Amino acid sequence: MKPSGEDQAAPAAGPWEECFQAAVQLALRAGQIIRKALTEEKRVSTKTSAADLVTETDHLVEDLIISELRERFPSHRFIAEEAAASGAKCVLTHSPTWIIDPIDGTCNFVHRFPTVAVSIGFAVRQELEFGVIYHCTEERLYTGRRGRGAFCNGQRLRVSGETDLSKALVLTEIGPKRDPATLKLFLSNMERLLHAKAHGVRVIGSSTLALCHLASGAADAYYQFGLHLLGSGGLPREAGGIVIDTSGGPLDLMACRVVAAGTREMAMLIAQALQTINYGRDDEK
Ligand SMILES: O=P([O-])([O-])O[C@@H]1[C@H](O)[C@H](O)[C@@H](O)[C@H](O)[C@H]1O
Ligand SMILES: [Mg+2]
Ligand SMILES: [Mg+2]
Repeated sequence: MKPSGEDQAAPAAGPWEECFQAAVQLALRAGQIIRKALTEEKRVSTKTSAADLVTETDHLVEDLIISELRERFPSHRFIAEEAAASGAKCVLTHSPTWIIDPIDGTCNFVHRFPTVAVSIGFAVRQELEFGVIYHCTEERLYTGRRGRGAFCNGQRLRVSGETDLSKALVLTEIGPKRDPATLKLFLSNMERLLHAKAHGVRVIGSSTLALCHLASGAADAYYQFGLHLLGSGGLPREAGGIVIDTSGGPLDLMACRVVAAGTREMAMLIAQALQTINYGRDDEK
C-alpha cells in the first residue's frame, strides 16, 4: 500500500492535527528527494568522527522541512540535527518544538545501503506528541501519536510481548565515537547480551528504523548510547512498549541514550546488563 496522509487510521482530530498532517506531507516529500539521491554521486563530509557523516542531501532536506514548518508555524521552535552539528543550541523548552533528523542512516545513504529514514518528531511541554518516520526506500510511513497508537502505512503496530532475554532479538547502533575505550565498551555490552543467550544482536545503521522495527514487533529490544534527537522515541510506547533511560529511569530526550523494549521486564534486563558509554547531553553542547 502506498503511504499518504489519508492512510493513517484517522482518530478524531486533536489540537496538533494540522502539525501532524504537515509532518506527514513533508516526510513523504523529503523521502522522494532522498530516494532519488540515494543512487547519485554525493558530497560527503565528516562531523564528530570519521564515521559520522553528512551530505548535501541532509542539509537540503533539513532546510526544506524547517523552512516549510517555520512558515506555517512561526512561533514553534526547532531542534534539527545538521543545524545542531553546525553549533545551534539544542534546548528543549515547554514550547511546541519540532525535532528533525533529515536522514537517519546517513552512513547507509552514502553507501547506497537502503535503510534510510526521515524523522520528524514534535514535542510539547517536553513530551513527544507525535513522531512521523518515513522509510524512504521501502516507502513505509510510520506514525506514533501520544495516546492514539502507532501505525505503519495505516496498519496498527504492536510490540512483542517477550520477557525472556534468552529468547530475544535485540537491536543496537554503534554511535559515532570510535576511540578504543568507547569501542571496547560497545563490544563488551554486546558480548554481555550474547552471553545472556540473546538470539541475536543486530546493527542496521538507523536508530529511527530500529525503533520502528521494535514497535512492529520485529525485534524485542533496542538500546543505544550516542544517539541524538530522539524525535521518534514515542513510537514503541504507542505500540504498547516501553522506552526508558539506560539507567532504568525515565527517558531523557536530551541524554543521548535509550533502552526500548516490548515489555518492562525486557527493558530492565537490558538496562541492568549495560555499562554506560558517556556521550554527554545534547543540551550541554
Ligand atoms: O547521523 P544519522 O545518520 O542521522 O544517525 C545515526 C544513525 O542513527 C546511526 O545508526 C547511529 O549509530 C548514530 O548514533 C546516529 O547518529
Ligand atoms: Mg541524520
Ligand atoms: Mg540520526
